[in-house]
Amino acid sequence: MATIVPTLFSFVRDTCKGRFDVATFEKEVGRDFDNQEITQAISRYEQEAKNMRNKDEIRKVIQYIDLTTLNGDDTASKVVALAKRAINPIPTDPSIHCGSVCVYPQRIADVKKFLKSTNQTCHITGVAGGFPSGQYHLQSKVLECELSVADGATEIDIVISRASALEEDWKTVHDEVLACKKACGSAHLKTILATGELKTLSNVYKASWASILAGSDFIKTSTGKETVNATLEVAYVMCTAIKRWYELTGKKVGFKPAGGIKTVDEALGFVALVKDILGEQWLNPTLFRIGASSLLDDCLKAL
Ligand SMILES: O=C[C@H](O)COP(=O)(O)O
Repeated sequence: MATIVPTLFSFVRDTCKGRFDVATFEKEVGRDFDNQEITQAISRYEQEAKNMRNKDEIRKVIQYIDLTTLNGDDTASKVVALAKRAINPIPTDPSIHCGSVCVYPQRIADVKKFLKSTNQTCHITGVAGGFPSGQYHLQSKVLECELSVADGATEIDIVISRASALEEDWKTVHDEVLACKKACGSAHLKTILATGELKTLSNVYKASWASILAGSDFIKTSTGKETVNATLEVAYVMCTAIKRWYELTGKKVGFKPAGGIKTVDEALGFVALVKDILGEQWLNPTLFRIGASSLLDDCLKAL
């Protein structure tokens, strides 16, 4: 594990005041990861997932889910049906509900209208900020965040600029997230790293730090649209960054693996990892979500 050097404290303080120093960022958060250590940890999490498989854990998994539809043919009736499912995912147990319903910006108002007309509550996550590619002007990313919040989103999932990350322009990655954070106001910001496109674990770690330093409430692995989405390997690296941040500041940033998580066993692997690296205190929907469009089906089958 890397040692936290004392200057990291002043770097964090300065960055929180809006001064992002590129050289210090590279020096303080640049590090390599021991692949063998990660592989061994992953084997433990996969084994632990098998041990954890019981109805209580599956009910908890359902409550972590951001129940998602992100398709070109999403309509008002489709997202309303999804919201109904998120509010009452287990028909026989009205006490359980999903973390949120997650939709494209143009569908947020449909969900909000339904919740208002039926006097029900449910977090609405809107993907914004040029989701999923991030290849848009910053002005349109910011406007998309503002419009999504105005339409009723309580949580916003943005994507980082992978182009800037791959060009090692971490200041731009940081500054864009910061601008979106401001645009979100009181809505929670989840920042998607799109780890499958970042090429190295070192980049995943730096992208985690750039996003956390910019004020993200959560960091999220993937959009679900990359070729490689959530893996335990990138989750290990991202949770290591969250842990370091907590050790330095006492502030808790949430973690959201998303994309390609379809089975109870896969979901429990992430639960085991979070429990090991961040501890039980992270295992609740305010700090842990799973973004998934089909995981709920497998959970219900297993109950
Ligand atoms: O943020 C959530 C993801 O887009 C969902 O991905 P999925 O459809 O592979 O479950």
